[in-house]
Amino acid sequence: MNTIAENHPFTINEQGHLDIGGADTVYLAKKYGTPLYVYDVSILRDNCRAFVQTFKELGASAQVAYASKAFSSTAMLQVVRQEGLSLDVVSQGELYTALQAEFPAEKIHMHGNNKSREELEMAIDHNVGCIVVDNFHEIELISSLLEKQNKEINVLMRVTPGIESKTHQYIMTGNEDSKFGFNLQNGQADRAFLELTKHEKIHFKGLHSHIGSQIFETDGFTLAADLLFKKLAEWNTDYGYIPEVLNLGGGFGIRYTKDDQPLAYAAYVKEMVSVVREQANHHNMPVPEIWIEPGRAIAGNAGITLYTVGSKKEIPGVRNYISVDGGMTDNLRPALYSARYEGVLANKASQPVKDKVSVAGKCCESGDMLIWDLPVPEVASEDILAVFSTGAYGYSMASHYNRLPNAGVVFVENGIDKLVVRRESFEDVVRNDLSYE
Ligand SMILES: Cc1ncc(COP(=O)(O)O)c(C=O)c1O
Ligand SMILES: N[C@@H](CCCC[NH3+])C(=O)O
Repeated sequence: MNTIAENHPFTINEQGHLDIGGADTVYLAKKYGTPLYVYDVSILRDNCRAFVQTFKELGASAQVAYASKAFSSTAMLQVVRQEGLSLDVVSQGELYTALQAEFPAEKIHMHGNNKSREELEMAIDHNVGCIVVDNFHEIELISSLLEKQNKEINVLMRVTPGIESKTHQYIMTGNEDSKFGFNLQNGQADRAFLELTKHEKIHFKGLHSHIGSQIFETDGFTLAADLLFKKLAEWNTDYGYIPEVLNLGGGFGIRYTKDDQPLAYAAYVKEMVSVVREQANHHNMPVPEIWIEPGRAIAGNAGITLYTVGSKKEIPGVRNYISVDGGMTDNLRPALYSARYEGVLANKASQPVKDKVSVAGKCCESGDMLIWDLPVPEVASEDILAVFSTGAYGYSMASHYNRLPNAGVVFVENGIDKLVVRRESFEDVVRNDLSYE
Protein backbone atom coordinates (compact mmCIF):
# COMPACT_ATOMS: atom_id res chain seq x y z
CA MET A 1 0.00 0.00 0.00
CA ASN A 2 1.28 3.46 -0.85
CA THR A 3 1.15 5.55 2.30
CA ILE A 4 1.08 8.87 0.44
CA ALA A 5 -2.34 8.05 -1.00
CA GLU A 6 -3.62 7.47 2.56
CA ASN A 7 -3.04 11.14 3.38
CA HIS A 8 -5.54 12.17 0.72
CA PRO A 9 -9.27 11.50 0.41
CA PHE A 10 -9.01 8.91 -2.39
CA THR A 11 -8.86 5.13 -2.54
CA ILE A 12 -7.02 2.45 -4.48
CA ASN A 13 -9.18 0.07 -6.50
CA GLU A 14 -8.90 -3.68 -7.20
CA GLN A 15 -6.59 -3.08 -10.16
CA GLY A 16 -4.23 -1.26 -7.83
CA HIS A 17 -5.10 2.04 -9.53
CA LEU A 18 -5.90 5.32 -7.83
CA ASP A 19 -9.64 5.92 -7.74
CA ILE A 20 -11.38 9.29 -7.58
CA GLY A 21 -15.08 9.49 -6.78
CA GLY A 22 -15.63 5.92 -7.99
CA ALA A 23 -13.72 6.37 -11.28
CA ASP A 24 -10.39 4.79 -12.18
CA THR A 25 -7.83 7.56 -12.76
CA VAL A 26 -5.93 5.45 -15.33
CA TYR A 27 -9.13 5.05 -17.32
CA LEU A 28 -9.77 8.82 -17.05
CA ALA A 29 -6.24 9.60 -18.26
CA LYS A 30 -6.75 7.34 -21.31
CA LYS A 31 -10.25 8.64 -22.05
CA TYR A 32 -9.55 12.37 -21.80
CA GLY A 33 -5.76 12.60 -22.25
CA THR A 34 -3.30 14.29 -19.94
CA PRO A 35 -2.58 16.65 -18.30
CA LEU A 36 -6.06 16.57 -16.83
CA TYR A 37 -7.62 18.17 -13.77
CA VAL A 38 -10.10 15.82 -12.09
CA TYR A 39 -12.47 16.75 -9.25
CA ASP A 40 -14.44 14.53 -6.90
CA VAL A 41 -17.70 16.50 -6.72
CA SER A 42 -18.80 14.80 -3.50
CA ILE A 43 -15.74 16.30 -1.76
CA LEU A 44 -16.59 19.75 -3.18
CA ARG A 45 -20.08 19.37 -1.75
CA ASP A 46 -18.81 18.11 1.63
CA ASN A 47 -16.49 21.09 1.88
CA CYS A 48 -19.33 23.54 1.15
CA ARG A 49 -21.56 21.80 3.68
CA ALA A 50 -18.92 21.75 6.43
CA PHE A 51 -19.02 25.57 6.57
CA VAL A 52 -22.73 26.08 5.96
CA GLN A 53 -23.91 23.39 8.40
CA THR A 54 -21.73 24.62 11.26
CA PHE A 55 -23.14 28.15 11.02
CA LYS A 56 -26.63 26.62 10.96
CA GLU A 57 -25.99 24.38 13.97
CA LEU A 58 -24.74 27.39 15.92
CA GLY A 59 -27.83 29.40 14.93
CA ALA A 60 -25.63 32.12 13.43
CA SER A 61 -26.75 34.28 10.50
CA ALA A 62 -24.08 33.88 7.88
CA GLN A 63 -23.12 33.89 4.23
CA VAL A 64 -20.45 31.50 3.01
CA ALA A 65 -19.16 32.99 -0.25
CA TYR A 66 -16.98 30.72 -2.36
CA ALA A 67 -13.91 32.69 -3.50
CA SER A 68 -14.15 31.80 -7.16
CA LYS A 69 -10.56 32.87 -7.90
CA ALA A 70 -9.58 29.43 -6.52
CA PHE A 71 -11.29 27.69 -9.42
CA SER A 72 -13.98 29.24 -11.56
CA SER A 73 -15.82 27.47 -14.35
CA THR A 74 -19.48 27.21 -15.23
CA ALA A 75 -19.82 23.69 -13.78
CA MET A 76 -17.96 24.57 -10.60
CA LEU A 77 -20.17 27.58 -9.94
CA GLN A 78 -23.26 25.49 -10.67
CA VAL A 79 -22.22 23.07 -7.89
CA VAL A 80 -21.53 25.97 -5.54
CA ARG A 81 -24.93 27.46 -6.39
CA GLN A 82 -26.63 24.08 -5.80
CA GLU A 83 -25.04 23.99 -2.34
CA GLY A 84 -26.59 27.38 -1.53
CA LEU A 85 -23.35 29.34 -1.12
CA SER A 86 -22.74 32.95 -2.06
CA LEU A 87 -19.91 33.92 -4.39
CA ASP A 88 -16.87 36.17 -4.28
CA VAL A 89 -15.72 37.48 -7.68
CA VAL A 90 -12.81 39.83 -8.37
CA SER A 91 -13.13 40.70 -12.04
CA GLN A 92 -15.53 41.08 -14.91
CA GLY A 93 -14.44 37.65 -16.15
CA GLU A 94 -15.31 36.00 -12.86
CA LEU A 95 -18.60 37.92 -12.73
CA TYR A 96 -19.38 36.90 -16.30
CA THR A 97 -18.72 33.24 -15.45
CA ALA A 98 -21.00 33.53 -12.42
CA LEU A 99 -23.81 34.92 -14.57
CA GLN A 100 -23.24 32.13 -17.12
CA ALA A 101 -23.73 29.65 -14.27
CA GLU A 102 -26.97 31.48 -13.39
CA PHE A 103 -25.65 32.45 -10.00
CA PRO A 104 -28.20 34.72 -8.29
CA ALA A 105 -26.77 38.25 -8.55
CA GLU A 106 -27.88 39.15 -5.03
CA LYS A 107 -25.53 36.47 -3.68
CA ILE A 108 -22.49 37.78 -5.56
CA HIS A 109 -19.89 39.93 -3.79
CA MET A 110 -17.59 41.98 -6.01
CA HIS A 111 -13.97 42.36 -4.90
CA GLY A 112 -10.78 43.83 -6.35
CA ASN A 113 -8.12 46.39 -5.50
CA ASN A 114 -8.42 48.05 -8.91
CA LYS A 115 -11.97 47.62 -10.16
CA SER A 116 -12.37 49.41 -13.45
CA ARG A 117 -15.32 51.63 -14.35
CA GLU A 118 -16.56 48.86 -16.68
CA GLU A 119 -16.33 46.24 -13.93
CA LEU A 120 -18.21 48.39 -11.46
CA GLU A 121 -20.77 49.32 -14.10
CA MET A 122 -21.42 45.66 -14.86
CA ALA A 123 -21.71 44.82 -11.14
CA ILE A 124 -24.17 47.67 -10.55
CA ASP A 125 -26.12 46.90 -13.75
CA HIS A 126 -26.66 43.34 -12.58
CA ASN A 127 -27.53 44.39 -9.03
CA VAL A 128 -24.85 42.31 -7.30
CA GLY A 129 -25.46 41.74 -3.60
CA CYS A 130 -22.51 43.76 -2.48
CA ILE A 131 -19.37 45.60 -3.60
CA VAL A 132 -16.39 45.33 -1.28
CA VAL A 133 -14.77 48.75 -1.68
CA ASP A 134 -11.03 48.87 -1.50
CA ASN A 135 -9.89 52.48 -1.96
CA PHE A 136 -10.94 56.12 -2.36
CA HIS A 137 -10.70 56.11 -6.16
CA GLU A 138 -13.26 53.31 -6.19
CA ILE A 139 -15.65 55.21 -3.91
CA GLU A 140 -15.56 58.07 -6.42
CA LEU A 141 -16.20 55.73 -9.34
CA ILE A 142 -19.09 53.96 -7.60
CA SER A 143 -20.56 57.25 -6.60
CA SER A 144 -20.54 58.65 -10.14
CA LEU A 145 -21.96 55.42 -11.57
CA LEU A 146 -24.80 55.32 -9.04
CA GLU A 147 -25.73 58.88 -9.97
CA LYS A 148 -25.56 58.08 -13.67
CA GLN A 149 -27.50 54.82 -13.42
CA ASN A 150 -29.79 56.11 -10.65
CA LYS A 151 -29.19 52.97 -8.61
CA GLU A 152 -28.36 52.00 -5.05
CA ILE A 153 -25.84 49.44 -3.86
CA ASN A 154 -24.74 47.57 -0.73
CA VAL A 155 -21.14 48.08 0.19
CA LEU A 156 -18.60 46.59 2.60
CA MET A 157 -15.31 48.36 3.32
CA ARG A 158 -12.19 46.23 3.04
CA VAL A 159 -9.67 47.11 5.73
CA THR A 160 -6.17 45.93 6.53
CA PRO A 161 -6.24 45.24 10.22
CA GLY A 162 -2.43 45.19 10.53
CA ILE A 163 -2.01 41.47 11.14
CA GLU A 164 0.92 39.44 9.88
CA SER A 165 -0.50 35.97 9.28
CA LYS A 166 1.82 32.99 9.29
CA THR A 167 1.93 32.22 5.60
CA HIS A 168 3.97 32.93 2.47
CA GLN A 169 4.72 36.62 2.00
CA TYR A 170 2.97 36.74 -1.38
CA ILE A 171 -0.29 35.42 0.02
CA MET A 172 -0.34 37.46 3.22
CA THR A 173 -2.84 40.30 2.91
CA GLY A 174 -3.93 41.59 6.31
CA ASN A 175 -0.62 43.26 7.18
CA GLU A 176 -0.27 47.03 7.22
CA ASP A 177 2.06 47.20 4.18
CA SER A 178 -0.44 45.70 1.74
CA LYS A 179 -1.90 46.84 -1.57
CA PHE A 180 -5.39 45.87 -0.38
CA GLY A 181 -7.97 47.91 1.50
CA PHE A 182 -8.11 50.90 3.82
CA ASN A 183 -5.72 51.15 6.73
CA LEU A 184 -7.60 50.67 9.97
CA GLN A 185 -5.18 52.57 12.17
CA ASN A 186 -4.02 55.66 10.28
CA GLY A 187 -7.36 57.41 9.75
CA GLN A 188 -8.02 56.11 6.19
CA ALA A 189 -10.85 53.84 7.30
CA ASP A 190 -12.46 56.69 9.27
CA ARG A 191 -12.36 58.98 6.24
CA ALA A 192 -13.84 56.24 4.04
CA PHE A 193 -16.54 55.63 6.66
CA LEU A 194 -17.64 59.26 6.46
CA GLU A 195 -17.69 59.18 2.64
CA LEU A 196 -19.68 55.95 2.51
CA THR A 197 -22.22 56.79 5.19
CA LYS A 198 -23.01 60.24 3.84
CA HIS A 199 -23.83 58.84 0.40
CA GLU A 200 -27.57 58.42 -0.13
CA LYS A 201 -27.27 55.65 -2.70
CA ILE A 202 -24.69 53.59 -0.82
CA HIS A 203 -25.77 51.23 1.95
CA PHE A 204 -22.70 50.71 4.07
CA LYS A 205 -23.24 47.26 5.59
CA GLY A 206 -19.98 46.74 7.49
CA LEU A 207 -16.32 45.80 7.38
CA HIS A 208 -14.34 43.17 5.51
CA SER A 209 -10.90 41.79 6.24
CA HIS A 210 -8.93 38.95 4.72
CA ILE A 211 -5.77 38.22 6.68
CA GLY A 212 -4.13 35.85 4.19
CA SER A 213 -4.26 32.39 2.74
CA GLN A 214 -3.40 28.82 3.81
CA ILE A 215 -3.77 29.62 7.52
CA PHE A 216 -3.81 26.77 10.05
CA GLU A 217 -4.77 28.60 13.22
CA THR A 218 -7.81 30.46 14.46
CA ASP A 219 -5.99 33.22 16.37
CA GLY A 220 -5.50 35.47 13.32
CA PHE A 221 -9.26 35.55 12.77
CA THR A 222 -9.91 36.20 16.47
CA LEU A 223 -7.46 39.08 16.44
CA ALA A 224 -8.95 40.50 13.24
CA ALA A 225 -12.47 40.37 14.72
CA ASP A 226 -11.23 42.14 17.87
CA LEU A 227 -9.62 44.92 15.85
CA LEU A 228 -12.59 45.37 13.52
CA PHE A 229 -14.98 45.53 16.46
CA LYS A 230 -12.84 48.15 18.17
CA LYS A 231 -13.27 50.40 15.13
CA LEU A 232 -16.98 49.57 14.78
CA ALA A 233 -17.51 50.39 18.45
CA GLU A 234 -15.86 53.79 17.92
CA TRP A 235 -18.21 54.51 15.01
CA ASN A 236 -21.09 53.25 17.09
CA THR A 237 -20.24 55.67 19.91
CA ASP A 238 -19.44 58.62 17.66
CA TYR A 239 -22.13 58.26 15.02
CA GLY A 240 -24.60 55.62 16.27
CA TYR A 241 -23.49 53.32 13.43
CA ILE A 242 -24.75 49.71 13.60
CA PRO A 243 -23.00 47.24 11.28
CA GLU A 244 -25.12 44.54 9.67
CA VAL A 245 -22.25 42.41 8.39
CA LEU A 246 -18.76 41.41 9.45
CA ASN A 247 -16.79 39.65 6.72
CA LEU A 248 -13.73 37.80 8.01
CA GLY A 249 -12.51 36.65 4.58
CA GLY A 250 -11.09 33.27 3.61
CA GLY A 251 -7.73 31.61 3.97
CA PHE A 252 -8.56 28.33 5.72
CA GLY A 253 -5.62 25.95 5.26
CA ILE A 254 -5.68 22.56 3.55
CA ARG A 255 -3.36 19.56 3.37
CA TYR A 256 -0.89 19.55 0.51
CA THR A 257 1.65 17.28 2.21
CA LYS A 258 1.83 15.28 5.40
CA ASP A 259 3.48 18.29 7.08
CA ASP A 260 0.23 20.26 6.81
CA GLN A 261 -2.14 19.65 9.70
CA PRO A 262 -5.36 21.44 8.77
CA LEU A 263 -8.08 22.21 11.30
CA ALA A 264 -11.60 20.94 10.65
CA TYR A 265 -13.50 23.75 8.91
CA ALA A 266 -16.03 23.69 11.76
CA ALA A 267 -13.27 24.79 14.15
CA TYR A 268 -12.79 28.10 12.31
CA VAL A 269 -16.53 28.69 12.14
CA LYS A 270 -17.02 27.97 15.85
CA GLU A 271 -14.23 30.34 16.81
CA MET A 272 -15.54 33.10 14.55
CA VAL A 273 -19.11 32.81 15.81
CA SER A 274 -17.91 32.79 19.38
CA VAL A 275 -15.61 35.81 19.05
CA VAL A 276 -18.15 37.86 17.07
CA ARG A 277 -20.86 37.17 19.65
CA GLU A 278 -18.49 37.97 22.49
CA GLN A 279 -17.30 41.20 20.92
CA ALA A 280 -20.80 42.37 20.03
CA ASN A 281 -21.85 41.68 23.57
CA HIS A 282 -18.80 43.41 25.00
CA HIS A 283 -19.43 46.54 22.95
CA ASN A 284 -23.15 46.42 23.52
CA MET A 285 -23.96 46.11 19.83
CA PRO A 286 -26.24 43.69 17.94
CA VAL A 287 -24.50 40.59 16.56
CA PRO A 288 -23.85 41.19 12.84
CA GLU A 289 -24.18 38.57 10.11
CA ILE A 290 -20.88 36.77 9.64
CA TRP A 291 -19.63 36.39 6.09
CA ILE A 292 -16.65 34.29 5.09
CA GLU A 293 -14.92 33.60 1.76
CA PRO A 294 -13.26 30.18 1.53
CA GLY A 295 -11.66 29.39 -1.82
CA ARG A 296 -8.92 26.82 -1.38
CA ALA A 297 -10.86 25.10 1.44
CA ILE A 298 -13.72 24.34 -0.98
CA ALA A 299 -11.83 23.38 -4.13
CA GLY A 300 -8.30 22.40 -3.07
CA ASN A 301 -8.42 18.83 -1.78
CA ALA A 302 -11.25 17.83 -4.14
CA GLY A 303 -8.99 18.08 -7.19
CA ILE A 304 -6.03 16.14 -8.53
CA THR A 305 -4.00 16.52 -11.71
CA LEU A 306 -3.12 13.55 -13.90
CA TYR A 307 0.03 13.59 -16.01
CA THR A 308 1.79 11.08 -18.26
CA VAL A 309 5.43 10.40 -17.48
CA GLY A 310 7.76 10.95 -20.45
CA SER A 311 11.52 11.22 -20.25
CA LYS A 312 13.84 10.28 -17.39
CA LYS A 313 17.23 11.67 -16.51
CA GLU A 314 19.47 9.96 -13.97
CA ILE A 315 22.38 11.87 -12.46
CA PRO A 316 24.20 9.21 -10.42
CA GLY A 317 24.83 10.31 -6.87
CA VAL A 318 22.82 13.48 -7.40
CA ARG A 319 19.20 13.01 -8.38
CA ASN A 320 16.80 11.21 -10.71
CA TYR A 321 14.42 13.34 -12.72
CA ILE A 322 11.25 12.32 -14.48
CA SER A 323 9.43 14.73 -16.76
CA VAL A 324 5.68 14.95 -17.22
CA ASP A 325 3.50 16.43 -19.94
CA GLY A 326 2.48 19.52 -17.96
CA GLY A 327 4.10 21.63 -15.26
CA MET A 328 4.12 25.32 -14.34
CA THR A 329 1.55 25.98 -17.07
CA ASP A 330 -1.12 23.96 -15.20
CA ASN A 331 0.28 24.42 -11.67
CA LEU A 332 2.22 27.62 -11.09
CA ARG A 333 2.31 27.28 -7.31
CA PRO A 334 5.60 25.37 -6.91
CA ALA A 335 7.43 27.89 -9.15
CA LEU A 336 5.70 30.92 -7.61
CA TYR A 337 5.60 30.04 -3.90
CA SER A 338 7.90 27.00 -3.66
CA ALA A 339 4.67 25.18 -2.81
CA ARG A 340 5.04 21.48 -2.02
CA TYR A 341 2.83 18.67 -3.28
CA GLU A 342 2.51 14.91 -2.98
CA GLY A 343 1.69 12.45 -5.73
CA VAL A 344 1.48 8.77 -6.65
CA LEU A 345 1.87 6.74 -9.79
CA ALA A 346 -1.84 6.20 -10.39
CA ASN A 347 -1.31 2.94 -12.33
CA LYS A 348 1.01 1.55 -9.62
CA ALA A 349 -0.73 2.97 -6.57
CA SER A 350 -0.53 -0.24 -4.54
CA GLN A 351 3.07 -1.11 -5.44
CA PRO A 352 5.81 -0.65 -2.84
CA VAL A 353 8.03 2.39 -3.01
CA LYS A 354 11.48 1.65 -4.54
CA ASP A 355 12.85 4.92 -5.71
CA LYS A 356 12.86 8.68 -5.26
CA VAL A 357 12.36 10.92 -8.26
CA SER A 358 11.98 14.64 -8.79
CA VAL A 359 9.12 15.57 -11.07
CA ALA A 360 9.92 18.16 -13.72
CA GLY A 361 7.46 20.00 -15.91
CA LYS A 362 8.00 20.31 -19.65
CA CYS A 363 8.54 24.07 -19.83
CA CYS A 364 11.83 25.59 -20.85
CA GLU A 365 12.58 26.81 -17.36
CA SER A 366 14.78 25.20 -14.65
CA GLY A 367 12.30 26.34 -12.03
CA ASP A 368 9.54 24.29 -13.66
CA MET A 369 9.61 21.54 -11.03
CA LEU A 370 6.39 20.10 -9.59
CA ILE A 371 7.71 17.86 -6.80
CA TRP A 372 11.19 17.26 -5.37
CA ASP A 373 12.19 13.78 -4.17
CA LEU A 374 8.89 11.97 -4.51
CA PRO A 375 8.96 8.33 -3.30
CA VAL A 376 7.66 6.07 -6.09
CA PRO A 377 7.67 2.44 -7.23
CA GLU A 378 9.87 1.71 -10.22
CA VAL A 379 8.84 4.35 -12.72
CA ALA A 380 8.58 3.99 -16.50
CA SER A 381 7.53 6.19 -19.40
CA GLU A 382 3.74 6.14 -19.94
CA ASP A 383 3.08 5.76 -16.20
CA ILE A 384 0.33 8.08 -14.96
CA LEU A 385 1.29 10.46 -12.19
CA ALA A 386 -1.47 11.85 -9.98
CA VAL A 387 -0.65 15.00 -8.00
CA PHE A 388 -2.93 15.65 -5.01
CA SER A 389 -4.63 18.82 -3.76
CA THR A 390 -4.41 20.73 -7.03
CA GLY A 391 -8.07 21.78 -7.05
CA ALA A 392 -7.41 25.40 -6.04
CA TYR A 393 -5.24 27.92 -7.90
CA GLY A 394 -4.17 25.33 -10.47
CA TYR A 395 -6.52 25.74 -13.43
CA SER A 396 -7.25 29.32 -12.36
CA MET A 397 -3.58 30.35 -12.60
CA ALA A 398 -2.80 28.33 -15.73
CA SER A 399 -0.83 29.94 -18.55
CA HIS A 400 0.05 29.30 -22.16
CA TYR A 401 3.81 29.44 -21.61
CA ASN A 402 5.63 27.64 -24.42
CA ARG A 403 2.24 27.72 -26.18
CA LEU A 404 0.98 24.74 -24.22
CA PRO A 405 -2.81 24.39 -24.54
CA ASN A 406 -4.68 24.55 -21.20
CA ALA A 407 -5.65 21.16 -19.76
CA GLY A 408 -9.26 20.01 -19.57
CA VAL A 409 -11.32 19.49 -16.40
CA VAL A 410 -13.38 16.42 -15.53
CA PHE A 411 -15.91 16.14 -12.70
CA VAL A 412 -16.62 12.73 -11.15
CA GLU A 413 -19.60 12.02 -8.90
CA ASN A 414 -20.88 8.61 -7.86
CA GLY A 415 -18.59 6.92 -10.36
CA ILE A 416 -19.81 9.00 -13.31
CA ASP A 417 -17.28 11.17 -15.11
CA LYS A 418 -18.17 14.27 -17.09
CA LEU A 419 -15.99 16.66 -19.05
CA VAL A 420 -16.73 20.17 -17.76
CA VAL A 421 -13.93 22.18 -19.38
CA ARG A 422 -12.64 21.10 -22.77
CA ARG A 423 -8.89 20.70 -23.27
CA GLU A 424 -7.67 23.53 -25.49
CA SER A 425 -6.76 22.72 -29.07
CA PHE A 426 -3.88 24.25 -31.01
CA GLU A 427 -6.52 26.30 -32.82
CA ASP A 428 -7.48 27.72 -29.44
CA VAL A 429 -3.86 28.59 -28.81
CA VAL A 430 -3.63 30.73 -31.97
CA ARG A 431 -7.27 31.90 -31.87
CA ASN A 432 -6.45 35.56 -31.22
CA ASP A 433 -3.36 35.76 -33.41
CA LEU A 434 -3.66 38.11 -36.38
CA SER A 435 -1.52 37.93 -39.47
CA TYR A 436 1.10 40.60 -40.25
CA GLU A 437 1.40 39.66 -43.93
C1 LIG B 1 -10.39 38.85 -0.36
C2 LIG B 1 -10.14 37.40 -0.44
N1 LIG B 1 -11.11 36.56 -0.04
C3 LIG B 1 -10.94 35.24 -0.12
C4 LIG B 1 -9.79 34.67 -0.60
C5 LIG B 1 -9.70 33.20 -0.66
O1 LIG B 1 -8.61 32.70 -0.01
P1 LIG B 1 -8.46 31.13 0.20
O2 LIG B 1 -8.51 30.50 -1.13
O3 LIG B 1 -7.15 31.01 0.85
O4 LIG B 1 -9.59 30.70 1.07
C6 LIG B 1 -8.74 35.51 -1.01
C7 LIG B 1 -7.45 34.97 -1.44
O5 LIG B 1 -6.54 34.87 -0.61
C8 LIG B 1 -8.93 36.91 -0.94
O6 LIG B 1 -7.98 37.74 -1.34
N1 LIG C 1 -3.13 32.08 -5.45
C1 LIG C 1 -2.61 31.87 -4.15
C2 LIG C 1 -3.36 32.47 -3.02
C3 LIG C 1 -3.79 33.88 -3.20
C4 LIG C 1 -5.22 33.93 -3.05
C5 LIG C 1 -5.88 35.20 -3.37
N2 LIG C 1 -5.74 36.27 -2.43
C6 LIG C 1 -2.26 30.42 -3.92
O1 LIG C 1 -2.23 29.67 -4.83
O2 LIG C 1 -1.98 29.99 -2.84
